[in-house]
Amino acid sequence: MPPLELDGLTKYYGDVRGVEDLSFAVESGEVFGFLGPNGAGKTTTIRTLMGFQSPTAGTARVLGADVTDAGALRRARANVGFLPSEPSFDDRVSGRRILEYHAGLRGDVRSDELLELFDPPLDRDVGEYSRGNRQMLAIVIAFMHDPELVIMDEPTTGLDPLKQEQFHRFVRDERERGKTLFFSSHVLSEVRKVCDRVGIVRDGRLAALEDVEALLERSGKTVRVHAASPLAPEDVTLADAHDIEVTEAAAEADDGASTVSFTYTGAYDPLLDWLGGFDLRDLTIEEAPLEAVFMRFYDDGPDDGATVRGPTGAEAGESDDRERDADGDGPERDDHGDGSERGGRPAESTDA
Ligand SMILES: Nc1ncnc2c1ncn2[C@@H]1O[C@H](COP(=O)(O)OP(=O)(O)OP(=O)(O)O)[C@@H](O)[C@H]1O
Repeated sequence: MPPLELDGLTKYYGDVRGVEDLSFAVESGEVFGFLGPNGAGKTTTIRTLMGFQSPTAGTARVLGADVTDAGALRRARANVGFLPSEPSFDDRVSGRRILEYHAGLRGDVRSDELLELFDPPLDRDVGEYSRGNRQMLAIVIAFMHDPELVIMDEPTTGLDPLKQEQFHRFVRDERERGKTLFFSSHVLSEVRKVCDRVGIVRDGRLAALEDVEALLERSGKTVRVHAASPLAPEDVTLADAHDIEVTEAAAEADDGASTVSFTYTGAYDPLLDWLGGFDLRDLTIEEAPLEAVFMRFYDDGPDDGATVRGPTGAEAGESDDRERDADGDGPERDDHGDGSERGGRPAESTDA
């Protein structure tokens, strides 16, 4: 049984589509990256998997528990770690007390080890924490009971580059230990570093599901050539160059220099041969930005997106009970919820 299984998972907020018809499974011991641009549906998926909101249609199972079966999901949660998109805590309490609280809920078998990697100032009140310190505390909480499966919503948000690197190493180590990790990101380079497989969500739908290696092969590089001579788009004679753009024309420069950029999906040798024909002043070759990957491979035209009807007859303004609860008089939010910051979304709780 795969630790995570989505089958036609669909979530509408009234008439607004969060995600539609997502079907895929995350296998045991896999690091799975869930990629997508802003508003694609990553957080919606994760919140639905965690049981904070009910699907409008379709099903999902977390460690075998149907996400609509609150009792089964609660039992499964003993073996699931969760890192919300915007960890929020009771600001008047120290990090140490928050850890103790979570240790009481699900156990603590490795916080000492985790705190050597991610080290928020535990004796200070969380209200004084920087965004990065909050994130580190949330990471420790997600992993301290050594769960089999960890679900994370953009886990490196707020971490400085060194801590991000630390986190990536940690994820690789967890994979070696046989853990299953599912996390959302909009950073292709992060996914490339640590993931085995990637699902790309776009406008609420699964646009691709593939091995990271295969995705990278298809995504190509962004090449920017600053040459001493005038360059025009037709000078880029490479078969695998796309989206060619002259970003600084010779006419604009005093000295006849020019700059041309393009996405390149071919082999290096022809590129190097071609570059050899110019007097180069500067050259950058970098990973194509995620947006370019989307445009290149997954852009199937304008989407009518957020205004389509609900697939199972959900009417405008209708929302499920748990959302109404969480918005108002429902279960109390704990100190590791996900904020109300995001447009009045219901709070997430690690204990739902
Ligand atoms: N509580 C809500 N009420 C109404 N619409 C919502 C709600 N939450 C999300 N949406 C909508 O659902 C769609 C998917 O949003 P979601 O937050 O899941 O995307 P995301 O991929 O996580 O984006 P980001 O990278 O910006 O976090 C968007 O159109 C968003 O406006």
